[in-house]
This record gives sequence, structure tokens and C-alpha cells, in this order.
Amino acid sequence: MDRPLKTSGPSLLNAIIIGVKKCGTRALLEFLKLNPKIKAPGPEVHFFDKNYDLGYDWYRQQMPFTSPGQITLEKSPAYFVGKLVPERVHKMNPRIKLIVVVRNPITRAISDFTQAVTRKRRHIGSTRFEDLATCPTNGTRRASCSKGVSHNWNALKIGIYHRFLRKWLEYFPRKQFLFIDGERLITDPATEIRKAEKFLGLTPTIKSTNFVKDPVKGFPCVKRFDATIHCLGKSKGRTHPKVMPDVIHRLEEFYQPENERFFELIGQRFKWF
Ligand SMILES: Nc1ncnc2c1ncn2[C@@H]1O[C@H](COP(=O)(O)OS(=O)(=O)O)[C@@H](OP(=O)(O)O)[C@H]1O
Repeated sequence: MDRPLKTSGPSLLNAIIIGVKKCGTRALLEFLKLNPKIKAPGPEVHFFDKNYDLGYDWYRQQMPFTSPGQITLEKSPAYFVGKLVPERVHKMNPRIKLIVVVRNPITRAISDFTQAVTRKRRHIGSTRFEDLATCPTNGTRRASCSKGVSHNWNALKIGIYHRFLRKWLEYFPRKQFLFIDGERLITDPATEIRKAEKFLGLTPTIKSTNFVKDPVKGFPCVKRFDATIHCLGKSKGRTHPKVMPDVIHRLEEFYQPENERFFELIGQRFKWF
């Protein structure tokens, strides 16, 4: 595993979208692929978390061929929360650029829950989001309970972004990260994409005219330069359950200080609630 990556054949990786799960990572990658300088493998590669033992040669084989000046970009959102991933990525390329898409952690949790329900995970069954996200406020104390929120539930834990980011910052300086607002990626994709193109050192080519709104789902679809339109598949832009307002309020109170810690860490703020 200590051999360096070859520079011939499938190219070296220049940048990774490391997460966060359900924050719009697929949309970001698909939008960026409008830029002819960006190449990406189709599916998630999961090299640094699940497939690390297969080695760099295997990883290289998953990558597309690129010509000089092109950038290879991979996205595997599980990297953000993987304990061993930052060290492994650093070992491969300490100068790699890291892109993190983050969104309102409450919407992220509902999206994660919706996916689990759709995939009919047994442990979820017919349970409501509210039942999994909250715990009694009647004085019963539980270690996994804070402000009436069941914060050990994975769908909520992932949204405490600063906890996971700290591990990455042990290996990479802040200037090597770009934080994309997953909410704005939906409402104003061109602005977020321009930031990413700049961060990757590319001449901006993607404009607001490259996006059209899906009349059914309301999410942006890409209008390619040959005028064909591509919307993300049916596993993206699912309908979310309506969550009770008092539970949303409780979650806002829970996440507010956690978001502040995250904003302080990245030196940037997002207006999520
Ligand atoms: N353009 C466009 N089209 C469809 N969906 C969009 C888009 N932009 C952002 N989103 C939001 O992205 C959410 C899925 O995030 P990810 O791609 O990161 O999910 S995953 O972790 O790879 O499973 C997805 O979550 P759900 O709404 O729960 O399906 C969307 O809210």
C-alpha cells in the first residue's frame, strides 16, 4: 500500500467530494461534470473506507482516463465520517483538494430517514421520524438524550458536522477545503458551482443558463451545452414526510450550538434556520 500512484494510465486524483451524505453530493458532481475539464468515475468508489485493501492499483482502475489539464474528481460521501479515511487520503496525496457539501442538518436527517424507509430497512419499519429523533422530556434521563433529542441516532449524529471535520483538520489545513452550501446548490446552483470551479483552479464555464427547474420535483436539472437536459434519478429529490413543528423546533435548539461550532471551525456561516 505504500507504493505511490503512477502518473500514467488512469490519472491521479486531484480532488474528492468527501461528503456529507444526503447533502447534494451527486448533484454537485453532475453539475461540475458540465465543465469539460472535469472527469469522474460513475458510481461511488468507496476506496478509502470499504475497498482500501484492494490497493492503489484497483483504485486507479476505477478512474476515468484524462488528458493533460483535466481534473479527476471522485465522490464518496461516507468518507466524511470514516474514522480512518483522513489519514489514508493524506497518505495518498497530502495536497489533495477536499470538497464538503453541507446542508441544514435537520433536512439532511429527514432525507437520510426517507432513504432508509424507501429501502425498507427492517429496523425502521413503520416508525415515524419523530419517534426516532426525540426522547422523553418528562425527566427520564438517558445518556443518548440531549434537549429531548436522541442524538446518538446516526441520522442525527452525522449532522454534527464539526465533530467529523475536526478529524480531517488533524491532517489537512483549512485552505485545502471548500464548503458548499447544499441548500444554495438547490436554489442557486450556478453560484455554488462557480465557487467549486474556482477552487479547482478552472476557468468558470458553467452558467445559470445551464440549469432548468424540474417542474415536478422542483430541483434543478442540468442543461448541457448541446441543449440536452439531465435530471438526477428517482433516488434524488424524494418527497419527505412532514415532521411535527415542535420536533423541528427541538432539533433547531439542539443543532444551533453545534452549527455555531462548525461555522467557527470553517470561518464561514450558512443561514439554515
Ligand atoms: N438537482 C437536484 N436534484 C435532486 N436532488 C438534489 C438536487 N440538488 C440537491 N439535491 C438533494 O440531494 C439530496 C441527495 O444528496 P446526495 O446526492 O448527497 O445523497 S447520497 O448521500 O449520495 O445518497 C437529495 O435528497 P432527497 O431530497 O432526500 O432525495 C436532494 O434533496
